[in-house]
Amino acid sequence: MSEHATRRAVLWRTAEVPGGTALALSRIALAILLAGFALATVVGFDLSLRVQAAVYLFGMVAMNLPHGGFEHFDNLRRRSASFQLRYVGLYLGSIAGFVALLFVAPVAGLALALGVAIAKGGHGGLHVMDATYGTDHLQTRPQRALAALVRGGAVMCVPIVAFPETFHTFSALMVDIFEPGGLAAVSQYFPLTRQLIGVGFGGLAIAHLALGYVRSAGTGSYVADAAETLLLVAYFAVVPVVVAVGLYFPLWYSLRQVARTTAVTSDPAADGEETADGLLTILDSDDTRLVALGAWGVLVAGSVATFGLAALLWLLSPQPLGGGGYLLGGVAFWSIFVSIIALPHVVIGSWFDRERGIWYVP
Ligand SMILES: CC1=C(/C=C/C(C)=C/C=C/C(C)=C/C=O)C(C)(C)CCC1
Repeated sequence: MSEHATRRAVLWRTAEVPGGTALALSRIALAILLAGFALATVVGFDLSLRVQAAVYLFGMVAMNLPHGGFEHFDNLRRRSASFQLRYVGLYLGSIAGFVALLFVAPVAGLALALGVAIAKGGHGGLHVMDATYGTDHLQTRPQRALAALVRGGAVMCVPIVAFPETFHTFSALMVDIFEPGGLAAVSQYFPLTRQLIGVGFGGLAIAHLALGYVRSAGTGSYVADAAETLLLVAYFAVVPVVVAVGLYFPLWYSLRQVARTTAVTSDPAADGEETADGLLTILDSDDTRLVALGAWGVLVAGSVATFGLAALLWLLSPQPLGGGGYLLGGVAFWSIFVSIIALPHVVIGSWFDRERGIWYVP
C-alpha cells in the first residue's frame, strides 16, 4: 500500500497517522463546540456579545497569533539572505497597500478582509488535506480551487446567513474605524447580498460535494473531506459567529497546520539560491541551546514588529475601536489588523512562494 493510501485507510480509526492526532483534535474541538451551542440554542441560552468578544480576543490573540509567527519563522529558515529580504520587503509593501485601501475605500477594505479570511482558511485547509489523507478526489485545478473556496467560504458566508445582525454590527464597527458611518451607504443592500451569498455558497458547496463524489466513487479522501466540510458548515451555522471565528483559527486552522507540519517529514529541496548566507543560520547550529536562543530571538523580533504595526494602525486610525468600546471595538480592530497581516501571509508566504512556502507539501 502506498504511504498516502495507508494514511487514508487508518485516518478514521487511529491517531497513528502523521499529524493524525492534531487532525482528530481539531475535529473533536469543533464537534464539541457545535454540540454545546446546539444544546444552548435548544434550551434558549444566549451568550452576550461581550462574552463572545472576550472569547474571540482570547482565541485570536493569545492562542492563534503565536502560530502565525511560527509559520513565518519556519518558512524563512534555510533561505538565502536575498530571498529573506525580498520576502520582508514584499510583506511590508502589501501591508502598506492594504492599509491605504482601508483609508481610501473602507468598505472595499472590509470586503478584502473577508476575502483574506476565506483564502487563508480555504487554501490552508487544502494543503492540510494534501499532506495528510490526500486529495485523490480533487482531480483538476478548478476542482481544487472550488474545494478551497467552499472550506474557506464556510467561515464567512455561513455566518452572514446564520447571524446577519451580529455580522452587520461588526462589519459597521470595522468600517467605522476608518470612516465613521461609512457602511450606511451600502447597508440597504445587505439583505440582498445575504440572499445571494447564501444561494451562491449553497450551490458551490453542493457542487463540491457532488463532483468529489463522482470523481472518487465516494471513498477514501472524499469521505474525510465531505465530512469535514459538512462539520465546518454546521459549526458556522450554529456557533455564534464571533465565538465561531475566534476559535476556528486556533482550534482548526492552526491545529491542522500542525498536522501538516508533522505529516511532512522531508525539508523542501534547495531553491538554487545560496542559503548559507541566510540571516538565520544560527537556527542550523549543532548546539541546541543556540538554536533555541535563535528561535527565541526571531520570534521576539516578529512579535515586536507585529505589535509595532498594530500600534501604528491604532495611532493612524481616526477611531481605532470604531466607537464600540474595548471588547466589541477590540474585536473589530483585531479583525482588521489580523486581516492586514494575513494578506501577505497568503499572497507572499504561500502563493508567491508556492514551491516551498508556508503551506509546503512535498
Ligand atoms: C466581518 C465579521 C467578522 C470578521 C472577521 C475577520 C475578517 C477575521 C479575519 C481573520 C483572519 C484573517 C485570521 C487569520 O489568521 C467577525 C469578527 C467574525 C464578526 C462578524 C463580522
